[in-house]
Amino acid sequence: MMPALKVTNLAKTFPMKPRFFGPTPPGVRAVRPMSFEVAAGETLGVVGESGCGKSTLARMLVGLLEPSEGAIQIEGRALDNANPAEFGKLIQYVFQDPQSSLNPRKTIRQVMEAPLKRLHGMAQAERDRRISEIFASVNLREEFLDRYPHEFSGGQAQRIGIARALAANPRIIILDEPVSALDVSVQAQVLNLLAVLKSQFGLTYLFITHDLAVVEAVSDRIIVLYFGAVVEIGKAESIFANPRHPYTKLLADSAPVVGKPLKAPEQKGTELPDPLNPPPGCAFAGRCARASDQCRTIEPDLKPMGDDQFAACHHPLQD
Ligand SMILES: Nc1ncnc2c1ncn2[C@@H]1O[C@H](COP(=O)(O)OP(=O)(O)OP(=O)(O)O)[C@@H](O)[C@H]1O
Repeated sequence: MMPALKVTNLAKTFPMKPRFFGPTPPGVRAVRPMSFEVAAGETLGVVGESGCGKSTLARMLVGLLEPSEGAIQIEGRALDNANPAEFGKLIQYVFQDPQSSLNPRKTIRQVMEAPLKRLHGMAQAERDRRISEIFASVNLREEFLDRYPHEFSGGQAQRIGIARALAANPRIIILDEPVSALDVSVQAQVLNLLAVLKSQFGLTYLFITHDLAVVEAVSDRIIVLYFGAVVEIGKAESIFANPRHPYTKLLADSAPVVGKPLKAPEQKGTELPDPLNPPPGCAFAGRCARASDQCRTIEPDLKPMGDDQFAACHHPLQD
C-alpha cells in the first residue's frame, strides 16, 4: 500500500553568514539526509533530546521551512515549497504550547475560519457547518467560538489547537509535544481524544516528544534521532525493551520507570558534538562506551536488525 508520508533524503543545513575575511563557514546541519515512511493510519513517534533536529524536521514537513535537499511525498504526491497551500491541505501541525500558538487578538471563530477560507475557499455557510462539526468532535461548546484564547485552560486551548488543525481536513497531523505543557491530569484526556479523532477521520500521526512513556503508549513505530540523523527505527513495543543502538539504550535507561530504581546509563560524556564542527564517523562515538576506531572514522548507515528494526551502529547491542 502507498505510504501516507514518504521522506527521501530530506536534509536541512542552516547557512552561516559570510565572513568578511576567509571562507564562509559550512553551516549547521540540523537534519542530515534522512529517509523514512509512515503507513496510512499509523502513528510514528519521533524521539530525541533537545537540538537533535525534531523541530526542523517538523517545520520542513509542514512547509514552514524549505529543505536543503530531498523530497516529501504525501499519498504519492510530491510537495513543493513554491506551493505552500498544498502542504496545508494535506498536513497540519499541532504545537506544544496551545496558548501561545493562538493569536490573542483573534476570536476562536476567526482562528478556525482562516484555513477554511485560505485553503479551501469555503463560503460562510459551509464554514459555519464545518466548524460546528469539528467543535463537536473535540468536545468543545459552540459558545466558545466567540471568545478569545486567554479565556481557556491549557487543555481546552490544546483542543482548540487540534480543532484548528482538523478544520483543514488534512491526511496527516504532526503533533509536536502536544501534551508536554499540560497538567498530568489533562494529558490522558487529550491523548484519548487524539486516538478517537485518528480513527474517526482516518488520520496518520507523527508524534514528536521527548517523553518516552507517552511515545511508547501512543506510537506504532518509533524513530530515534541523534544529532540530526535517524539512529534507530523500530516497533514501539520493542525498541526500548530491545534497543540495538547504544543511544536508544541510553535514552531507555535514563527514563524514569515507576517502581524501578534509576540506573546510571553507560556513557562517557553528556555533551552533544558541536554542530558547526561535526566529528567524522558516528556522531555518538564521543559518548559511547563501545566506540572503536571504525566508529570515529566511518559514519554508520541504518542496517536491518531483525523484526522490523533498523539501527545505524557498527557495534549494535544484541538481544
Ligand atoms: N534558524 C536556525 N539557524 C541556525 N541554526 C538553527 C536554526 N534552527 C535550528 N538550528 C540548529 O539546528 C539544530 C537542530 O535544532 P532543532 O530546533 O530542530 O532541534 P530540536 O530537536 O527540535 O530541539 P528542541 O527540542 O530544543 O526544540 C540545533 O543545533 C539548532 O541550534
